[in-house]
Amino acid sequence: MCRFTSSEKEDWKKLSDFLNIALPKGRLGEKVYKMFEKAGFECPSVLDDTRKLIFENPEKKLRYFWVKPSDVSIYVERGAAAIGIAGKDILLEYEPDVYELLDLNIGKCDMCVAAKKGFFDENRKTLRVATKFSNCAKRYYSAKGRDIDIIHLNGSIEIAPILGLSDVIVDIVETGTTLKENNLEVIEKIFPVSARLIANKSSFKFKTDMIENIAGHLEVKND
Ligand SMILES: Nc1ncnc2c1ncn2[C@@H]1O[C@H](COP(=O)(O)OP(=O)(O)OP(=O)(O)O)[C@@H](O)[C@H]1O
Ligand SMILES: O=P(O)(O)OC[C@H]1O[C@H](OP(=O)(O)OP(=O)(O)O)[C@H](O)[C@@H]1O
Repeated sequence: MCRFTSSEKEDWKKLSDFLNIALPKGRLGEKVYKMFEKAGFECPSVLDDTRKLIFENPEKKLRYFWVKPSDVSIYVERGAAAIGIAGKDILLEYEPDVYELLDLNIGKCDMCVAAKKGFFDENRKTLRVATKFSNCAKRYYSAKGRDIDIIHLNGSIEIAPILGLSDVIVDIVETGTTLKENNLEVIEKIFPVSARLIANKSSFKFKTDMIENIAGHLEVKND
């Protein structure tokens, strides 16, 4: 028979009692945490300037942790986090098996096709598409019946057409400044993006009240 020490039992109880929340590091993170704080789900140490990644509020039984934005849906899908915040771009790219509970109406931008100013797709040869969002790009061009060659990059996508690595890019555009400063322009908008509250399916089943309580208190600002 498997026996646990009382301290192991305590650790396990604490792990399962707490609601794990995956926050996206970077441009979205602080805004998202502040929405949670305003809604009464605070954990002030989250914003400390340290290298710590996990933070707890024992009274409210909340455990926040910082992960790369593109990893949030992995933590949530696999249950390491009960809830998390991910951009619609990430959800459409990785199609995780999670519940999408709420559009937070922040982190707004568009997924676009862009190219060097004056570029015209004559549709005569395979179109070279540089992107971080390979699945979104493949789906988009497949629906149009356009033959493409995907060049998967991890950042600074705008450089690809300038150096002749690709004909077009599929990337996020917010203000348009990055495109403008690199002499590129939007050719087509593919879909709008904003941050979404997502939940693990079984966590939602077992912690429905707690998760719905959070979702119901987040103050989503309309445009
Ligand atoms: N320029 C932008 N304006 C507004 N929202 C953006 C912009 N770029 C990205 N986003 C949104 O914010 C999310 C996080 O973007 P951020 O740039 O912080 O991460 P990233 O560098 O793309 O992530 P990773 O490090 O995992 O590649 C994106 O998934 C998207 O939903
Ligand atoms: O329209 P804008 O307001 O200029 O924003 C768009 C830029 O923001 C994102 O880049 P990010 O800063 O995340 O850098 P990276 O993708 O190159 O890593 C995106 O990939 C664009 O490059």
